[in-house]
Amino acid sequence: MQFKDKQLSLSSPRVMGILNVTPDSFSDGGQHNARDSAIDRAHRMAEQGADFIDIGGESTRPGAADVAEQEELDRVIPVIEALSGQLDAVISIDTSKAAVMKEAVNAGAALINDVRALQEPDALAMASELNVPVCLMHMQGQPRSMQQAPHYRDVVREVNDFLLARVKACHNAGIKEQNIILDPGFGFGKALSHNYQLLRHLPQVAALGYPLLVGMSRKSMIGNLLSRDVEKRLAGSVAVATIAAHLGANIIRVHDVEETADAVNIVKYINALEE
Ligand SMILES: Nc1nc2[nH]c(S[C@@H](C(=O)O)c3ccccc3)nc2c(=O)[nH]1
Repeated sequence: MQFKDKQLSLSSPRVMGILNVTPDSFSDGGQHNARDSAIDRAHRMAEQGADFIDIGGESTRPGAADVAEQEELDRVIPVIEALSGQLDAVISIDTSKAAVMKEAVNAGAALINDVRALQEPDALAMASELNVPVCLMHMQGQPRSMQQAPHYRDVVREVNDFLLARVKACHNAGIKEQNIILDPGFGFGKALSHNYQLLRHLPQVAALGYPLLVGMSRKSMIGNLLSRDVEKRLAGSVAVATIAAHLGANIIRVHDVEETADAVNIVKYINALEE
């Protein structure tokens, strides 16, 4: 797959490191050292084996309030500018806003990661104009309310139907087929059982014929099943990442890059044996 001037094969599973540049993701105060620590973290994740660094300025935590456009720009653009050309990894922008997509790609991002699947105003046209790969993710409802009462008759079918409808919208907006990545959206409007049905039947989502991105790292689907607080979810996160990679996920979005890269390297070795 082509990410600006970097060709990256998705035939074996890749690791995407999460770089939250939201104020609530910094323990220490102050904007300046927050930016420096984000830049250091990005370099460290690339060194640990991340092929992508996903930079997000909007916390999509359930119940989170929307972030103003200028606030999101102020958070992410300086970090992308500081990292562009300095990393061996592809920079991804985690945003739903057309203006943030534009500024981020102009600053050096080569992948758009949109948890709202380009449904916000002007997002489809902007993604088409920017001509970079875009990840379309399924979400039932909005972050503020999505976890109140998630309900599906057949979660895999309904997620697949949504993703295909978004692919069609992308096609109608002039977005190239080879620029599309899909994501079932673990934790976004799903109860525990829905998340694990989607993981178990991931081959059915892969069967849609597009590269798959999955994000389960440290999420409540792990915490609730194992009764683990967020700082004790490493083993569970590596377990679900391994299962997803083995079932065909192409990009695994995680906080713990080094540990996940080890697990993915074992999956890659086994897959190579089968050939
Ligand atoms: N494509 C793609 N982008 C993503 N951005 C995020 S935010 C996530 C987190 O824990 O990082 C999150 C989810 C739910 C609540 C809080 C935080 N999750 C994904 C994902 O699953 N797929």
